[in-house]
Amino acid sequence: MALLETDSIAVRFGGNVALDDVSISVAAGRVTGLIGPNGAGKTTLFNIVTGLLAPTRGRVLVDGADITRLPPYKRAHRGLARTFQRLEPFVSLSVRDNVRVAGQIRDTWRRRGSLGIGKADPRGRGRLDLDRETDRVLELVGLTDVADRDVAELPTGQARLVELGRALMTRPGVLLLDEPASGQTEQETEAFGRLLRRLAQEDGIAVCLVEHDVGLVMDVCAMIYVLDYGRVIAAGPPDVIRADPAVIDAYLGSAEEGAA
Ligand SMILES: Nc1ncnc2c1ncn2[C@@H]1O[C@H](COP(=O)(O)OP(=O)(O)OP(=O)(O)O)[C@@H](O)[C@H]1O
Repeated sequence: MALLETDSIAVRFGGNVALDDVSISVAAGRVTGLIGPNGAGKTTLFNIVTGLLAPTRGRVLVDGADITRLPPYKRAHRGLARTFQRLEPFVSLSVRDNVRVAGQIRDTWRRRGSLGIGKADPRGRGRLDLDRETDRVLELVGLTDVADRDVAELPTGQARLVELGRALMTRPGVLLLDEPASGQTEQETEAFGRLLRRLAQEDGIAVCLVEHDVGLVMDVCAMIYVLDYGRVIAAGPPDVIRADPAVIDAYLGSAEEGAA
């Protein structure tokens, strides 16, 4: 089931076309990849989906409902969560408090009765036990051992997991990850791949992954969209994408050389 869809999205910055007729579908319970060269429009599409930018044309649908005109916070209430390419944790707080505070925010939404996707939270009622939930998420993302350290002390790879933990505290139905593996060691990336699969398969989250680590993308994604100059040039499972001459030409040739 497609939890997130973009329907013919176009974005123009002045005379530049950043996105042109982009339709993607992100299903619950699997990881969908969005790849392409620098400047292809991946982050711009995330900005459209989360409401930081308005499209020139097209629609964004969550669970079938048109959210194109909703402000970002209302989209978050409907179960959209995102991590950013540039990290912005609360550096003066511990890892635990960084994660916990996102749960506090969600708790406020719940008290105001403004949560949208009940499905993302099967319990759906009562006060979230914040401490227990924080511990669960820290364990899930593998940060229990460093929970009391200041985020500022963490290497980038682990700091990215803090961001993921914060996103998970909102119990998202749709999780958008913008280059989450950059700065991770090879070992961290392997564990991260397993975590992504688990979030999709066990928690039913619709994960959308923007990532330049092609190995990770091919490994975890059930479906991949390739953007080039703002257009979808290919869509399909990893085997199809890997063998697509247009994709090799536009991206994979250089990306895999770069990784070698
Ligand atoms: N606010 C903006 N104003 C003008 N042009 C922009 C703006 N944001 C993005 N662009 C342009 O839109 C295009 C798409 O950029 P975008 O950052 O979405 O690409 P990307 O695929 O995420 O690239 P990367 O892999 O380097 O992160 C680029 O040509 C970029 O210069």
